[in-house]
Amino acid sequence: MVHDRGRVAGVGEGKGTTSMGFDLDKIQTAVRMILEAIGEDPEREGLKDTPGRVARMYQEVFRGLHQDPREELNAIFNIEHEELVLVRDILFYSMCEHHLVPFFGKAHVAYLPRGGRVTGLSKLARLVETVARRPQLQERITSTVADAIMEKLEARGAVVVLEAEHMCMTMRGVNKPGSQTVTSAVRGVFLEDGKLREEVFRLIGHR
Ligand SMILES: Nc1nc2c(ncn2[C@@H]2O[C@H](COP(=O)(O)OP(=O)(O)OP(=O)(O)O)[C@@H](O)[C@H]2O)c(=O)[nH]1
Ligand SMILES: [Zn+2]
Repeated sequence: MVHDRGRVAGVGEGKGTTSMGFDLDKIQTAVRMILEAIGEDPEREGLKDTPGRVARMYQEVFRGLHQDPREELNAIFNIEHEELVLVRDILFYSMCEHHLVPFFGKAHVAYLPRGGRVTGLSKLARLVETVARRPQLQERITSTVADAIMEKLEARGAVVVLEAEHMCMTMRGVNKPGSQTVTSAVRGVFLEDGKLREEVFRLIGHR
C-alpha cells in the first residue's frame, strides 16, 4: 500500500480517503487503470508506487478545491491608505481543466482600497494560489481573484492580469512552445477611469 506514509496532512490512518473530499484510493485505482490502458505494467519496479505518488500529487495540486479562496483575505487592517496597492510577479501553477496538464506563469494583482481597508500583501499571493490549485481555466482564475478582492475588501477597484504558458498548447496538440496567454479582469473604478487603468497597466508592465 502506498497511502500509509502519513506525508500528507489530512490522510486518514490506514485509509485512502481524507476528510477533505479526496478519495486517494479511487485516484490510485484510476491511475493503475490508465497505466494498464496504455499498455504498461503497473507492477513493474518503476511504476508500482506511481498510483500512490500521483494520488498524493493530486491532493497537493488540487488542494484549493476544498477551500473558499475569499477566506484568504480574512486579515483586514485599517490604515491611512486609499491609493493603489499592486503585487506583481506572483508565480502560480495550475492544471488546465480540459487536459489535466499544467499551465503556469505570473499573476499581477492590484486594487484600490476603500476607507483604508487593506489586506496583508502575502494574502493576495495566497488568494491566487488557492484559486489556481484546482482544475481551472486561466480566465476563471483571473476573474475569481478580482471578484474576491472586490467582495471581501469592498475595494474601490481591482485589476488582475495573468500571463501563462499552457502545456496543453506546448507539449501536444497545436505544439506552440513559448506562446503566452494574457488575461485580465478589470473591476470598479478602473472600468470608468481610463487614466487610472492606464497607470496600473503601465506599472504591471510586460517584461
Ligand atoms: N479559454 C481557455 N481555453 C483553454 C485553457 N486551457 C486550455 N484551453 C483550451 O481548451 C481547448 C479544448 O479544445 P478541444 O477541441 O475540446 O480539445 P483538443 O482536441 O484537445 O484541442 P487542441 O488543444 O486544439 O488539440 C483547447 O483549445 C485548449 O487550448 C484556458 O485556461 N482557457
Ligand atoms: Zn489544456
